[in-house]
Amino acid sequence: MSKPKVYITRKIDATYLKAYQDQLEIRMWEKEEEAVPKETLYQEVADADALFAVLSDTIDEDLLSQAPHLKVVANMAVGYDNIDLAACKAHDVVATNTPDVLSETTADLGFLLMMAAARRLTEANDWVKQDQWQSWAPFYFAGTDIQGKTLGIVGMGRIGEGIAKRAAGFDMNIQYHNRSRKKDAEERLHATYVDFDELLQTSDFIVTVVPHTAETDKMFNQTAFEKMKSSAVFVNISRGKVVDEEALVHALQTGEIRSAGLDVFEEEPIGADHPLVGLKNAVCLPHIGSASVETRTKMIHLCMDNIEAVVSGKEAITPIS
Ligand SMILES: NC(=O)C1=CN([C@@H]2O[C@H](COP(=O)(O)OP(=O)(O)OC[C@H]3O[C@@H](n4cnc5c(N)ncnc54)[C@H](O)[C@@H]3O)[C@@H](O)[C@H]2O)C=CC1
Ligand SMILES: O=C(O)C(=O)CO
Repeated sequence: MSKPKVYITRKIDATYLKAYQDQLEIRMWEKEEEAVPKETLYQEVADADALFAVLSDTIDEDLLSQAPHLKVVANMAVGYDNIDLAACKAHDVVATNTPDVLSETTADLGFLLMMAAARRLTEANDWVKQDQWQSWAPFYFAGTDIQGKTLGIVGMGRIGEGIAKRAAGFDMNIQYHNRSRKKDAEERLHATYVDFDELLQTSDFIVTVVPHTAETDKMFNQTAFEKMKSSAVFVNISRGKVVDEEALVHALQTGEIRSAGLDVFEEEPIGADHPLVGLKNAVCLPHIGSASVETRTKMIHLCMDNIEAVVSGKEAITPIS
């Protein structure tokens, strides 16, 4: 009997796939950083039983209509705004994601961005590397402290809770806004629920970690930035599209807010000519929230385990509900 066929849309080292090769016929796009061209992807899914996708792949009606045998799309991300779930349902395709395994690593990066933006880390690093350091001075690259400050978390989910846990260790006051109030988290994390406006107005640090949906699209717009303190540090580790980037650039340029730490952008990838890259008070990273070797390894295995489960007639481990 022939093995179920899996297509992987990015190069993954064979060592990660060894354990699956007896049960599955695995093909993949052989480039790590270059996206698979649409025509190639459409050809490859024509006889595939499973698709291992990354967050920049668009999984929509158009693609699914080219994939008559497809049973499962395993997205190597917890976010799934690249997947049309209604189209998956219509084609009887199970969609899976990678929750939990990346929460701590992504929370680490959120915290790192908070501190980098507060303490002007990249600016100071660039200065040394550009051979500009002459002598010690009392206030050069003086940033702002985080201890004793108020942190506002927008999206108190798995990763949001990870940020709150870390913030407690830095003696921050924690407040949050979430679609629904989470009383259990309030007790565990000593966090206070506030509405969105109050969070914007009273937080010294604001971290967003909501999914991108119709409701969260551009929720950080001009009005939101105007409500923030002029000393506020804004961090986005969720999706670029939850922010109106033009409004953010304006807020950073005019001193409406102090600084920003950004792992995600409206259209990715961005280049050196992007307006945010040119701003000293914006720390910009190339969407690496979950990028530790340990976590990426877990994400790959979870995708493959989901695929193996579904193609062998079992329930997916982490279906997107
Ligand atoms: N930068 C990166 O590399 C990464 C980014 N992410 C992003 O982070 C997001 C969150 O991941 P998790 O914490 O695992 O998800 P989660 O589902 O555990 O948490 C999301 C929280 O946001 C809340 N929420 C949803 N809509 C809201 C709204 N309109 N207003 C206020 N709160 C709202 C939900 O109630 C939930 O508590 C993902 O969807 C993904 O987009 C996740 C991992 C890595
Ligand atoms: O998991 C996600 O949603 C990411 O953005 C990358 O880990």
